[in-house]
Amino acid sequence: MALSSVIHEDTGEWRIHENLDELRTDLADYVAELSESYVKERGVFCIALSGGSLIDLLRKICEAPYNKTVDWARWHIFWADERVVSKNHPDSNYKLAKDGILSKVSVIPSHVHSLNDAVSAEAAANEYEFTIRQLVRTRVIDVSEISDCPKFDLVLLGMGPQGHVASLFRGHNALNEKDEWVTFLTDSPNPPPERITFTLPVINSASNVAVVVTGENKAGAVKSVMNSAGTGCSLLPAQMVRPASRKLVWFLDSAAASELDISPCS
Ligand SMILES: O=C(O)[C@H](O)[C@@H](O)[C@H](O)[C@H](O)COP(=O)(O)O
Repeated sequence: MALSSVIHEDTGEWRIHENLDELRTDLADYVAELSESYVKERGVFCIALSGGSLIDLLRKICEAPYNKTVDWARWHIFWADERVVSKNHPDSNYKLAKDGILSKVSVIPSHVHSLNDAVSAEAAANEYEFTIRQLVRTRVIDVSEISDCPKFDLVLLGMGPQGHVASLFRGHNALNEKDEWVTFLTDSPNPPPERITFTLPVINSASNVAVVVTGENKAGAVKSVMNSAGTGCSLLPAQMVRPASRKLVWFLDSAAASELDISPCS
């Protein structure tokens, strides 16, 4: 049960949890419910993951009751961003998700859409976009009614202390990319330098977007996002996450929410 939940017209639903255990349960419930509803509606569930602490916070989904109730064979798994390193490198977001979650449940290996780690960042981004285009063509991935973008059922993001999401960093050109679905960086401000990432139009075309943020070092960025402080080029990447569906949920722990002015109402 979230300690406090607030719906904000512009910035989405904010769920603030007393501790990480409550956040983990709420996040697993949220993902399992979306999975059930999209499997019922479309026969598949297309979920895009990020790296970072998100994966550890999502691990409850591999435990009872979710491990038995989630229809894993219907999942198609993507990465909203990936580091261009080999798949067994400790920096790989694929490895993080595989070790933490995917190896513990019965997903179908051909439904796990990971980066080609044998080519350059540019080629890997192009190839990843091509894979997504094929799956949009066959309607495994839904398509947005208002843009030609893919409409993932759920994009799960983390947020860095400077407000970056996926591998979209403040002031970096990748943040302004409007034409590509997947772009690449060779100069990421955070290591490793080479990455691929969904662009903002793709993130904002998703049916559901959730951002999972914990820890006091993120409290300042969280406050800026909720207050919508900043305009134009001074916006944090996280402030630019505004899905057209308006289904945006923030999962916070009390430390990340410590600068917000929200009264608890459990
Ligand atoms: O590969 C990456 O770098 C991530 O996808 C990145 O966007 C991450 O989600 C944030 O940096 C938050 O990470 P933490 O939750 O670990 O702070």
